[in-house]
Amino acid sequence: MEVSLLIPAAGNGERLGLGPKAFLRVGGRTLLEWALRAFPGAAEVLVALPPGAEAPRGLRAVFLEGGKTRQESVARLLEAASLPLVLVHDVARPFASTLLVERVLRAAQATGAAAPVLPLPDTLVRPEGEAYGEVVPREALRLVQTPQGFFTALLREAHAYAKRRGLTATDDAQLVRALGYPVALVAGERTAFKITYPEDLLLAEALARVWNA
Ligand SMILES: Nc1ccn([C@@H]2O[C@H](COP(=O)(O)OP(=O)(O)OP(=O)(O)O)[C@@H](O)[C@H]2O)c(=O)n1
Ligand SMILES: C[C@](O)(CO)[C@H](O)COP(=O)(O)O
Repeated sequence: MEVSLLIPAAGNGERLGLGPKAFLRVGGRTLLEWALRAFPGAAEVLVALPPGAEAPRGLRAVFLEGGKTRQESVARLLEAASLPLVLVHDVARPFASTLLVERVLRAAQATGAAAPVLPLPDTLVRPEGEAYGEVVPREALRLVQTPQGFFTALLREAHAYAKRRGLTATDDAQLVRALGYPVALVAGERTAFKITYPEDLLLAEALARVWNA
């Protein structure tokens, strides 16, 4: 795969409360090791770690110091990328499948920018103070996942544009869209969920048993 894989892994995992997620072990592997398993063919792997973190040994990756935000961490990784296509994937999503990666990659190669999304399974409401408020139609909404794929030059331009304008974003697709470039949507997968809260670890341990089997 002639693609640079960028793994922002420099977060502190504050909502989880167990330190940086890259080093957290689930089913005998770190989340970083799990995240890398979905991209066996990536020609280049760049990982942003929290400042001062020791780079793990034995992994085929180049480690950089991340920034204060995910956006900054990705911007640093992008500077170091040397291939024309990049995949950006959260270390916090250890169970993306190779099928999902291939879907995103194909769409990114064809269009320049692609992101996986899922429909919402629950009712959505805008609370009125402490009370149940207006229901937001969920049919029109999607949950956004990673990996997201881009032409490297396009994502660099989007990050530079955001920096000039002072835009902040929680993912890369929205920066590309802010630049005025369309981002293709592909089907995400529920198992590529983001480990964010302590309860998510229970599901992660269960999935690790299946993935390890
Ligand atoms: N300064 C930062 C902040 C986040 N990330 C990465 O962005 C992804 C999504 O972030 P999140 O799930 O929010 O992880 P944390 O920032 O670690 O969690 P929290 O927000 O609870 O602190 C993670 O892979 C995280 O490591 C990063 O590279 N650099
Ligand atoms: C990139 C992301 O995982 C897409 O859903 C998400 O935006 C990361 O958000 P976080 O608040 O940094 O966890």
